[in-house]
Amino acid sequence: MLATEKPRHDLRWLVAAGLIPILLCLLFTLLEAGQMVKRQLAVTSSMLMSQAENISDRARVMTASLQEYKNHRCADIKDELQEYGSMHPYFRSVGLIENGNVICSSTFGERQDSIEDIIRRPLPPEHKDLWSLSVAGTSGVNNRPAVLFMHEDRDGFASYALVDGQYFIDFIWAAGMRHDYDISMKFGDGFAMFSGVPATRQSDKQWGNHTLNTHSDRYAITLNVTSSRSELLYNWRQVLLSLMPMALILSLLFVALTSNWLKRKSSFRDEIRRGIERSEFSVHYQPVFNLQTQKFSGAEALMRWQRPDGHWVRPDVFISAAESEGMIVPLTRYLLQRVIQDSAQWQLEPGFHLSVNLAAEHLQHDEFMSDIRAFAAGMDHLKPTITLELTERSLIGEDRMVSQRLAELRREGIIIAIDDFGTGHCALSYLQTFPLDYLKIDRGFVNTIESVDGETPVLDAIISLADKLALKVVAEGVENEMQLRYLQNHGVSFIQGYYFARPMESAVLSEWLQEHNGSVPQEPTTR
Ligand SMILES: Nc1nc2c(ncn2[C@@H]2O[C@@H]3COP(=O)(O)O[C@H]4[C@@H](O)[C@H](n5cnc6c(=O)[nH]c(N)nc65)O[C@@H]4COP(=O)(O)O[C@H]3[C@H]2O)c(=O)[nH]1
Repeated sequence: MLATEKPRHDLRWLVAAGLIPILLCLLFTLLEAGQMVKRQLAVTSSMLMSQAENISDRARVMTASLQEYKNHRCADIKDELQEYGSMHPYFRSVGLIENGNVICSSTFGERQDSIEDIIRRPLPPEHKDLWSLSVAGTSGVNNRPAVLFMHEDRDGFASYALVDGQYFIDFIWAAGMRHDYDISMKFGDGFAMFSGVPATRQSDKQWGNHTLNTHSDRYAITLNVTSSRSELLYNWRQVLLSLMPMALILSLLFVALTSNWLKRKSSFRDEIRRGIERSEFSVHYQPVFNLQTQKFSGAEALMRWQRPDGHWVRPDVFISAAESEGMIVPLTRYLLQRVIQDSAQWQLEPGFHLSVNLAAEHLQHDEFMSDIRAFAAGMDHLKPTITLELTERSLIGEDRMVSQRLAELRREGIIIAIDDFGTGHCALSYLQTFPLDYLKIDRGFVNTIESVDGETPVLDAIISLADKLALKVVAEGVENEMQLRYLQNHGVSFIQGYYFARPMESAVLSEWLQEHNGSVPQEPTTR
């Protein structure tokens, strides 16, 4: 049944249901795009680094070969040096150095220039035997970077190779162009060679930029690769295009499910309200047998709901719906009224225990006390002992107000029972804090009884706990004689279950009790 008016917060639920998959998709794809950019950066870095290491390997071999010319006169070796310099790729010049001065080079032959003059900067203060340094230019080619590779020995003799920086710039430029990366590479603490114009470089701190810094394991090479925001956005768009259709389908599905849920939710609320107005709810009563007096000394009131189409709604379904839809208090008030009406036809012994179930929310309600007192007043003509059955959940938090209310009602002769004991998830401390009289063992525990002489540790523990706390015990859901005997042997006095009686209509309760009290049935009833 459709709710006639759709509250505004229902619309919020629908909007949230529609947006959540889309927002999650946006977030997930953004994260995935970030990961893709990082993976691409790593691939590019590794490719560039191995290229740079490859050229460094060649320079190292070159400088090692030149070591054999130590103590040779330049005039004797300059042709060979020239051949080295021109026959091998990458090298701008190679040569030999003594005490910081170039004594022979492949380009100029014999000369006496200091190496610092050639690279136009001081040498690094500390260096190993084999080292390298990138420089902005050399005295011969001052507008193009170069990388100096040195192989020094302890006598002040060194061989060197100058690699033209254009090789490095070319391959970092090619890699950078493909992904719009900014790449810089430097050797030692030297000049950083860039893939583009330094002035146009993106700031590393900009949103969407990713930077990867790597160092070679074998050479003093530092590589810095920064991707731009546009790279991230490009990847994001690619992932979004593949995942967004699924997110849209999910979004529609969520909206449909939420709308369905809202319909059911609001229709349940309306239907319970209408059910109360149309008296669709009724009360059935399940007698409780007292093993000590061998009489049915009480009955539990259990709500029933029959829809106009004849369909019975299960109590656990409509009770929990009423609780979550804020309808449990009106529904319980209706039940209390119905019990008073039903009782007009009954004849009961004074003190007969009549128990009703109460929800946690009702205990907190402002009119709880007046509701119960009005019920007690309405039942006064039969002088029953009214029992309030509360679930463990009702007592969570050890609410002082609830405790005081229950204590007050007890003083007025009302009995408090804890229902479905052991099935809630709450601390046992409430057993001491709250004023209680009865403990009802859930039928789940009764079901664990396998033989009259067997052991059911949890059930036994519950019975002995109740005994220690001086609480009377009612066992629910007793269906056979074996369970009955077991409970009797363990000192349980009150038995409720199909073995004795199923919940019955009000019209038959009084007669049934008269018929059975005093002559307890030996066989289970078939009602
Ligand atoms: N298998 C089996 N079941 C047995 C046997 N003997 C009794 N029962 C069932 O066990 C349930 C006992 O009620 P409950 O533990 O208070 O559990 C109740 C109670 O928590 C709730 N409920 C019912 N009426 C009301 C009510 O008026 N107000 C509130 N707040 N809750 C109610 O719904 C639950 C289910 O009620 P029902 O379906 O009537 O189910 C009843 C009863 O029909 C047996 O031998 N075997």
